[in-house]
Amino acid sequence: MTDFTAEVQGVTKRYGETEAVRGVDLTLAPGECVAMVGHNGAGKSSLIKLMLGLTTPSEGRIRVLGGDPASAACSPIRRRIGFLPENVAFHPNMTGRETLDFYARLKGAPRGGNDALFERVGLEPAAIRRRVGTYSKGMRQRLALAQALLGGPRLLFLDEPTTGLDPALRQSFYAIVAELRDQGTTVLLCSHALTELEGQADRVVVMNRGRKVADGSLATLRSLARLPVRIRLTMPAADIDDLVRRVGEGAAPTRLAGGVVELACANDDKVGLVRRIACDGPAVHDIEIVQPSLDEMYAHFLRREAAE
Ligand SMILES: Nc1ncnc2c1ncn2[C@@H]1O[C@H](COP(=O)(O)OP(=O)(O)OP(=O)(O)O)[C@@H](O)[C@H]1O
Repeated sequence: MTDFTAEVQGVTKRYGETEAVRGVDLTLAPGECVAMVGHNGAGKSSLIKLMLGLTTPSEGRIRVLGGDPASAACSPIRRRIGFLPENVAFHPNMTGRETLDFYARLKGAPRGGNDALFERVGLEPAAIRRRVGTYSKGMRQRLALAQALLGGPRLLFLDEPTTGLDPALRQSFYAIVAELRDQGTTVLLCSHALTELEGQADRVVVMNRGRKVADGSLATLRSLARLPVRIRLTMPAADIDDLVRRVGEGAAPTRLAGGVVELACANDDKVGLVRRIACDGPAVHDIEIVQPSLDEMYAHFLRREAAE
């Protein structure tokens, strides 16, 4: 019995000439929320399909919840996996309730829990009685999430779950993800909306042209990338020249709008630099430390991969 919810070992997936996934190793632990990021065609969906058992690896080995997800003997395992695909197509003439009942039958999940699922994803009783063809994008996505949660999955794949959702709905989506994770569900979530993943994911996996090029917590990736931290100072415009002279060109001072000057330094140097500015510098009204964003780290790992 393995400790991991999913284990991908040396997996390659070829479609004819195309290597969609190339030599990927990946583990997912119980109660972990992992974000998988990468450009269009990086291999994210292919990797999810392999872990769902919808396709089989050309090379390598996959274990999910202790078994081979593609083997016929593993259908009880597949029932404990939830999947929210990137493009959800429901039958427009079925109501929300009929749709969820249909998927519950397909999955062999008891339908008795459907009302609780509707409530959990925030679909009102009046909406459940309506035909799905009349749903807004947000309502369809809530229904899609309810479908993915049927049977209480231990492993949940969410492919671009928040695309097209308004900020409030995105937040409620991530609140549900956090709740599931706290209950021990493993969540793998793919997204291009990198900024919204910050604070949601325990780990980030970066994919590039089928390869895994980075894997770690945001803090780990930050220290690996060694990208500069930016320090933004709001101060009187008259004092900016003096500050720039004192900190030197090494801190790459940049003037921004509204009397803000931005400095850049290595993460290890930021406390010393702030101390110097605060102790013997001009009056600073406000100070903001901006860590490299996930977008910047993503771009960094792609550049590094291209250089290699
Ligand atoms: N069934 C298939 N037959 C042939 N090629 C495929 C198939 N599925 C995926 N591919 C190819 O494999 C590569 C990886 O595709 P994949 O859908 O896994 O990428 P992705 O990272 O999920 O992209 P996106 O962010 O656009 O969804 C692409 O070049 C794609 O064209």
